[in-house]
Order: sequence, then C-alpha cells, then structure tokens
Amino acid sequence: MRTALTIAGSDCSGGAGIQADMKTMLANGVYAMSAITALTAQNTTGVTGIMDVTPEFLGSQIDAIFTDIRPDAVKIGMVSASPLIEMIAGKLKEYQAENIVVDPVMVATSGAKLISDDAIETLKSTLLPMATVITPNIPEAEVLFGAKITSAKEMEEAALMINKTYHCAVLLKGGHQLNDANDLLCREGEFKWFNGKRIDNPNTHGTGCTLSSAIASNLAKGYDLDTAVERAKDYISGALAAMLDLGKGSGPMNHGFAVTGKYTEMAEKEDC
Ligand SMILES: Nc1ncnc2c1ncn2[C@@H]1O[C@H](COP(=O)(O)OP(=O)(O)OP(=O)(O)O)[C@@H](O)[C@H]1O
Ligand SMILES: Cc1ncc(COP(=O)(O)O)c(N)n1
Repeated sequence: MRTALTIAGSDCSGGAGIQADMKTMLANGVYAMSAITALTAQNTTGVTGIMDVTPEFLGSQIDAIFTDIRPDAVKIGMVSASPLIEMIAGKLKEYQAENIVVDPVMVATSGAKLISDDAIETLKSTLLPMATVITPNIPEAEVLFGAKITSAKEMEEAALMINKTYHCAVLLKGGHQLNDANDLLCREGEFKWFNGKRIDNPNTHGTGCTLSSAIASNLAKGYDLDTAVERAKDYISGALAAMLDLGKGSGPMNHGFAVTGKYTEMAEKEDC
C-alpha cells in the first residue's frame, strides 16, 4: 500500500487540519500518517486557542515516521512559526522526501490567523522552493504575489510570478473569493485550468486541507501532477456534493462519501 504523511495542525472539530487530511488519505486509498505542528481548539464557528508543539518534538515525530514507514508523499498544512518551518525543511532535506505538497495555510475560513508574519517569510525562503506543488487560495496567493487578484487574468499573472519566484508548480484555487470551482495550475511557465462544477454548499470548512491531501494521495499512488489534481478535484466535488450539514458555522464535508461497504451500510440505510 502507498503511504502519505501530513505535517499540519490538529482541528479538534474534525473538519480541517490533520483530521481532514487523514480522512482524505484513507478515502483515497493510501496509508495515512501525521506529524502534528500544533493543537488548535476550534469548531465551525472559530478558533479559540492554538498551542504549538516544540520544533524538537516535531522533529522527533518526523524522524519516527521516516526511519520506519517512508511516506510516498508529504502534505504540509498549518505551520504557525518559523522554527517549526525550519525543522520541517531540514528533516525533509535529510530524508530526501518526494512529492511534497505545500498548502500555505494563513487564515482559517472562520477568519482566524494561523501563521505569524515572520513565518510567512521563512515559508517563502525554505519550504516553497522544495515543493512539488503549492496550493494557495486567492488571499494566500495575494500575499505571495504582493498585489490584489480580482480576475482570471490576474490569477494567471500571479501564478506565473509565484512559479518563477519560488521554483515550484502552483495550483491557484479560484475558491470562495473568485469563481469557487475553477483552479489554475502553473508549472514551468505553462498554464492549465481545471474547471470544476460549482456546488451550492455553504459548508466549506477544510476544503483547502482536503484538496491538498487528495493531491498528495494521488501523487503517492504514482499519478502525474495533472492527473493528481484532476482526481483530487473530483474527490472534493463529491465530498461537497454529499451535502453534510453539521455545526453552527461553515461546516465540514463528508470525506467518507465514497467509502461504502459492510461497516457503513447502517449509516447509508438509516441516514444516521
Ligand atoms: N462551492 C464549490 N463547489 C465546487 N468546488 C469548490 C467549491 N468551493 C471550493 N471548491 C474547490 O475546493 C478546493 C479548495 O479551494 P478553496 O479555495 O476553498 O480552498 P481554501 O480557501 O484554501 O479552503 P479553506 O481555507 O476553506 O480550507 C478548490 O479546488 C476549489 O475549486
Ligand atoms: C488546523 C487547521 N489547519 C487548517 C485550517 C484551514 O482550514 P479552513 O480555512 O477551512 O478553516 C484550519 N482551520 N485548521
């Protein structure tokens, strides 16, 4: 079985972060592992607390994983502080990790800031250049681009600049701000649009985490980047279309929509 690692923060309410990543990896048929960067106290309405792990303990988790079960792909999500980012970059270099997907998480859907300003600079100088692909949404791409993005044309300008500056492929997500379902991949100066069908679902907590983990899972299985993105978009569309409705705010998706069989049949039959 192929394996994938998520290095990210925990979302105790289960819709984003490590929890979304591992559900996504399971649903996409790979063995999921995690190195936790921070505990968050959050739910669908907001984040009430963040407790970072120490860089040393994060390093110990990554060592424990790579010295035993080598991941075929690594997804990196919320990392709030520079020393944690430096630890991740050092360890991934040491172990020559492959298929690195960086979701440059900066602000939660609920509005909470999940990264410090100096950590953004460290992210730019250390982790982005190591990535196979990075997956910013519009506000994150604006931080990397240094200007507002208000149209598909400006998405192309921003993606090209980010691709050239950080020497990594960029999947710029149209997302909630611009066109919801249409994302732009820029690799080696070439563009490819992935046009998804917009699903009318207000429950989008964890969409970014889910998409990046689905891409990592498909890279782990050996698909090329275009195919991995195509399959990841298909998966997230299914998870959104399942129309789960939980919590008082922007709720989580049903990551298990395609997981069917003996152990899920009661929930399917009785809608419980
Ligand atoms: N309503 C929707 N219908 C279909 N696809 C969507 C919809 N909303 C988002 N997506 C897709 O979900 C993926 C995640 O994009 P999004 O821009 O929501 O990420 P994000 O802003 O980082 O997410 P979040 O911060 O909520 O975790 C993208 O592929 C995007 O096109
Ligand atoms: C631990 C963690 N990581 C990432 C996100 C971003 O996800 P979203 O923007 O959907 O809230 C989050 N809320 N929590």
